[in-house]
Amino acid sequence: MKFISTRGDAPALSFEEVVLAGLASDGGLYVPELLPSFSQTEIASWAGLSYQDLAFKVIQPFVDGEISDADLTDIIAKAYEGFRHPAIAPLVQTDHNEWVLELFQGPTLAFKDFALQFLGHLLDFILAKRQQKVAVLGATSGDTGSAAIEGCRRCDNIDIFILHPDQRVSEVQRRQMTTVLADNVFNIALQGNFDDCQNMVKASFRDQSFLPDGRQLVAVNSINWARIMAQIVYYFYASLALGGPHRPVSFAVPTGNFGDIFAGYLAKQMGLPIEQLVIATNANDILHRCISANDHSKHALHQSLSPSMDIMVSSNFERLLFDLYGRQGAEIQRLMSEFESGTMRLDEKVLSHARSLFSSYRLDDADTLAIIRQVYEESGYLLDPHTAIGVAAARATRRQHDTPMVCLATAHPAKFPDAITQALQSVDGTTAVEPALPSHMHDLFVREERYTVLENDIASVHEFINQALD
Ligand SMILES: Cc1ncc(COP(=O)(O)O)c(C=O)c1O
Ligand SMILES: N[C@@H](CCOP(=O)(O)O)C(=O)O
Repeated sequence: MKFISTRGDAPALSFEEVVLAGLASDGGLYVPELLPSFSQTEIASWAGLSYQDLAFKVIQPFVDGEISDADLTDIIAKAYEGFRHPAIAPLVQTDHNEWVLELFQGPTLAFKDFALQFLGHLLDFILAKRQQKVAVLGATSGDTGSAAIEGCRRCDNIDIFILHPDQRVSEVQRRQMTTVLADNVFNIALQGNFDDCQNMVKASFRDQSFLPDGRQLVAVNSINWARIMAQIVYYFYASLALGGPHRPVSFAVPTGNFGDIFAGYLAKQMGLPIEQLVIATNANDILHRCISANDHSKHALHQSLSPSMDIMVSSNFERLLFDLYGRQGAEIQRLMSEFESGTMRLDEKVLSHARSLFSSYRLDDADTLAIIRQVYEESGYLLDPHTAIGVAAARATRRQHDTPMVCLATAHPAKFPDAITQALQSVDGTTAVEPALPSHMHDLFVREERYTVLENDIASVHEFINQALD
């Protein structure tokens, strides 16, 4: 199995190399040269497998023997042993043929744990074998940061640096990152927004000369192929639990960097019958505008009640465009340089192909609060603001009501108490329900915090990293 860059000008890499690479040297993202695919009979034979056993089936073809089956089994077992629910990704029914897939049962209460627990153990294994030390660098709008820190904090061969946009993540999200006081964990609050953090991470991957000798950067964002790969698994898991592959299933996915829904698209390409894939966005709606009106232009980033999706430049959209443009790296280079000036237009044929693959919908904050309240009143189920956007998008765009619709629950509501309070406040100002943090986080608000606020300037960030690694 080889991995190639979406921009066509970087060397092809093996599995272990791609896990350590992050961004390709030509600025593109790595994808498998050939996607593994499974027959319906093979997928059907996986019904009833545990999440871990299913993960092995889906992931093993990408690894392609570079890591032994026994070691891969061990990495997967360690990745999911800290989840609070034995099903790992339980399904909860919220309406007729409508389900929520709870992806927040991991240690940091967001879907990021699925890939980042796996990636942490995978890196630990690869780096120990190579006797190599790396610097992990990541950008977060709130959830990737804590999940990555949790995945890497115990790795002897990793120092981890996480940039979050100062004052733009929830207090729970910030404290989940900044109260980890391990010597190898460094939190930077950047005076900018998430796009600034992500731009800085990508620029740092392109030129790593600021690092001390012998160190290289490794990515924990979804530019790292291993992130996407691990997220494909739960599409298979949910489908099998609801009668797939004998019947199709649809998915609604709250979307920011396009990694999660891209994993769903890949599951479909790999043979899983998926009827509808719904892109659900908040007011930062570039992906919805692109699919519905061929308007892929950058607007100012809006600060919403679903902060983790406050993203304008969606990294993984490039991976989709690579497929839609017939895997021509030169076309992607052209489009991406067009987009650098603020906007890009898709060819009509490409657009209609994209529309056949994805539905899309946009929700503002007022409607996000309304759907949280509505679902709570209907079923007693409490949605976090990101998941709520997925549920509303599912209901608004659904075509076949006899096909199960699975809404990906990407975060636990306790991460966003302010939004929940606003949604469930009654006319007399009291709140019906306040979501509690799980017991392992009961003292989060009294733990000591450590982080450094830096201005939005790459030289300052590089100096900080360099000194920390000295
Ligand atoms: C809670 C939550 N929901 C949804 C998303 C969107 O996921 P993606 O960036 O993979 O599209 C994110 C982060 O991006 C998130 O943290
Ligand atoms: N929502 C994310 C943003 C980063 O996305 P990623 O999937 O590329 O890591 C976050 O919570 O940090």
